[in-house]
Amino acid sequence: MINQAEIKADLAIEARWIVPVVPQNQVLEHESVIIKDGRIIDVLSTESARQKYDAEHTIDLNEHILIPGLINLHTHSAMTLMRGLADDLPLMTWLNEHIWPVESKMLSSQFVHNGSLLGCAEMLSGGTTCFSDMYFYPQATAEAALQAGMRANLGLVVLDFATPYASDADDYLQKGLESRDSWRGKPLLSASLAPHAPYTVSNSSFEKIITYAEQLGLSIHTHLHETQDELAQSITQYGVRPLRRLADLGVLGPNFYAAHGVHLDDAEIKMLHEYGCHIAHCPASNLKLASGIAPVKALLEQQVNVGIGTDGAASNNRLDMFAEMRLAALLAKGVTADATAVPAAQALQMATLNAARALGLDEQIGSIEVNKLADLTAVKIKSPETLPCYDPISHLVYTLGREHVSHVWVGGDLRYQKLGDQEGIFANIEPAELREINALWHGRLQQYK
Ligand SMILES: CSC[C@H]1O[C@@H](n2cnc3c(O)ncnc32)[C@H](O)[C@@H]1O
Ligand SMILES: [Zn+2]
Repeated sequence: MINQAEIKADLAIEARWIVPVVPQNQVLEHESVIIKDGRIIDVLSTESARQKYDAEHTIDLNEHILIPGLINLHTHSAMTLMRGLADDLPLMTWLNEHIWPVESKMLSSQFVHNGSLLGCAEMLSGGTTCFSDMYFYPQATAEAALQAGMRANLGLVVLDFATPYASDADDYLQKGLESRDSWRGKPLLSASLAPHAPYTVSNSSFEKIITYAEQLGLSIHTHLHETQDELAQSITQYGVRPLRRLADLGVLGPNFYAAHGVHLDDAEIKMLHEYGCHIAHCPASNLKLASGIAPVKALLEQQVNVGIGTDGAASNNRLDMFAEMRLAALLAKGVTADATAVPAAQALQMATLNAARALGLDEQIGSIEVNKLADLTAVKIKSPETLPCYDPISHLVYTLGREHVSHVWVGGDLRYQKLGDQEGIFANIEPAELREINALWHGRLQQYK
């Protein structure tokens, strides 16, 4: 007989509440999550945990809710550097007259690394442990994510026009695949092929992307059906709406996830379900660019998997998954006149497990379950605006914000912590480095404001 108290563990997190996301609506009280070698090895009552496990470190979260780390399913982390540079504009004006001209002059590996590190700091301190990125120089974003200790899926972007990063679709693909080779073996990183959008990528480029996706087992991540202009342009150029065009080209399938999906009719929602595609709902960006509101209730009813993304900080202007969850839940109710649309537990699932599913990572992350990686976020319920707390799931979506995040672990490693009223502390990011980045790029970019 072994003495049960001698089971060794790395970390025991004793929580007032745990919301594991699976099963939906479950709230555990006074339970502990036990972590060893970066994975969750047990979830049990704190009383039993103290008897059964000998953990090297124990952390007492007796005023907190512990949740799976939030997953930002669509962002351009480096675009933090362009936050507030061009506001109150529709998408195509914003892109053609402001963002793309700035990118064409300023893009570099340093720009992307610096902007991505700022983005990682913003996301991590807001409870996000994993993000799906789409931007030039993905190697630079990979390095920023590794420094921050975040999990990231990096889009290998493809466009049919030249930028400082690459000259044509073949060059984008070659550079992206070379980057991916260099970060193989890094467990925090994965890659997708990322054609920017149907209006910037030709049929022949999509065909090459499909070939690589099949050969390398990669997902395809794109912007899709974001604006009415995009649909009209596609009908003029190709005679069909973008989703139909992508279906005809053979792009759609369970490895395909699309940001936005704002303008989708019933037949298109059915098509997304039949192909097993996923949508990254980006409500704040869609509202700010006046693109519209995605039919999330209908998508979920038709069993289309919907995650949540912030989009970039140049269109949102925040990388705040708490704000995005709340907005997703409220908007769904407002546009359907149905207060039961996207209840709190559903919104939380979209920001965690559904996003993990879209990334093909749902066996690893997205919920607090035994054998999953210990990507965890704790939020503190103590300040007046958080009290009283009758229902922790309601609180997570309707009451709490990024300011209440107290601890963030990725793969069992503590990457961010905020004690009391003090400034939050990152394990691997110095505040001075972020200040330097801000000073440097504010100086270089303010001429474009
Ligand atoms: C090819 S890398 C990403 C590319 O996308 C641009 N971008 C940022 N946000 C959006 C959006 O909402 N719709 C379309 N394109 C967007 C970004 O500036 C980069 O050029
Ligand atoms: Zn985007």
